[in-house]
Amino acid sequence: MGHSAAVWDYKAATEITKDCDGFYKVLLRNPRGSSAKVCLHGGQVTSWRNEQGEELLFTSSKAIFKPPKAVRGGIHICFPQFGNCGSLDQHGFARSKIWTIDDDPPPLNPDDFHGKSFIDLLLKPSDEDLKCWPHSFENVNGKPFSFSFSYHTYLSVSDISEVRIEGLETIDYLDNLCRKERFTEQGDAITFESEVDRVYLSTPNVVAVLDHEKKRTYLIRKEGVPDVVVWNPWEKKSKAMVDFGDDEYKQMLCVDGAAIEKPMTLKPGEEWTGKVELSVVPSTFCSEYFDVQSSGF
Ligand SMILES: O=P(O)(O)OC[C@H]1O[C@@H](O)[C@H](O)[C@@H](O)[C@@H]1O
Repeated sequence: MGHSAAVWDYKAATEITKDCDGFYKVLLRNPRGSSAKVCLHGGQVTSWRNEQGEELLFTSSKAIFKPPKAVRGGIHICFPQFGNCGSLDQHGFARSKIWTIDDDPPPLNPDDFHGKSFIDLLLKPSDEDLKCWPHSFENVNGKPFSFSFSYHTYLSVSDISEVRIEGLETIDYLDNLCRKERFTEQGDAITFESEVDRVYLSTPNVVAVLDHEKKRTYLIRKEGVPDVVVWNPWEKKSKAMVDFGDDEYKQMLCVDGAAIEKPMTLKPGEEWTGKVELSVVPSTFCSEYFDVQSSGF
């Protein structure tokens, strides 16, 4: 299974560092000043900074940097299971494994990657993984298998009460707080006043998260991942999480591109690609967000 991350407009300079938390990370820098970090533990994206050096992904101040647990924040790769719907640990095992750098990645489409810095990470199943989930990801000779997937993305926001999501109006969702019952979102943008844990189904391919106080808008463009998870634990659940500060729910919002409702099935030799592209623009541009060119990774 492969996973790649890219930063706009940078001529192929990446740097592998052992960070202060002891994890090997790949730093991707852009000459205009933006950067991203990807950690080999979990294939997790742990940082994304804009040209002003502001961190755009949330990481908890209480995060525990102790494998195999995923670090609370950044972007987790949830595979081959989302949540607890299956026999595996919550959100599957991909986020708790050590990924490797693919030194010989498949050729890229030059139009997609021209002038960008990128890294390709690989996860290969170990014998131990095959015992609890008996499918080789490369699936050359195996049997068909199904999986769900999510880019579990912790966005950093100024204040959750100042945030709204556009693009999910009138979409059906499964409410994880009501035994996955199906509801339909109303016509207004989504705002936050209490715990939210929902899977929006077959959504449009662009969703915007507007941070009113910061006057900035995250754009989430996705392909191959039909669903969108929206999660904020709010006060009570925050207090119950050991690796999360009591008030930190105010500074984060998870919005994940995901494939959950209809698990993906691959026959031997078939491939699946899921893609999420994150960018950030000043909110003054948000009315044009479907075709704005912005800085991102
Ligand atoms: O604590 P975890 O395993 O990282 O999961 C955090 C949350 O992740 C969200 O994606 C789920 O919808 C929530 O139900 C879950 O609580």
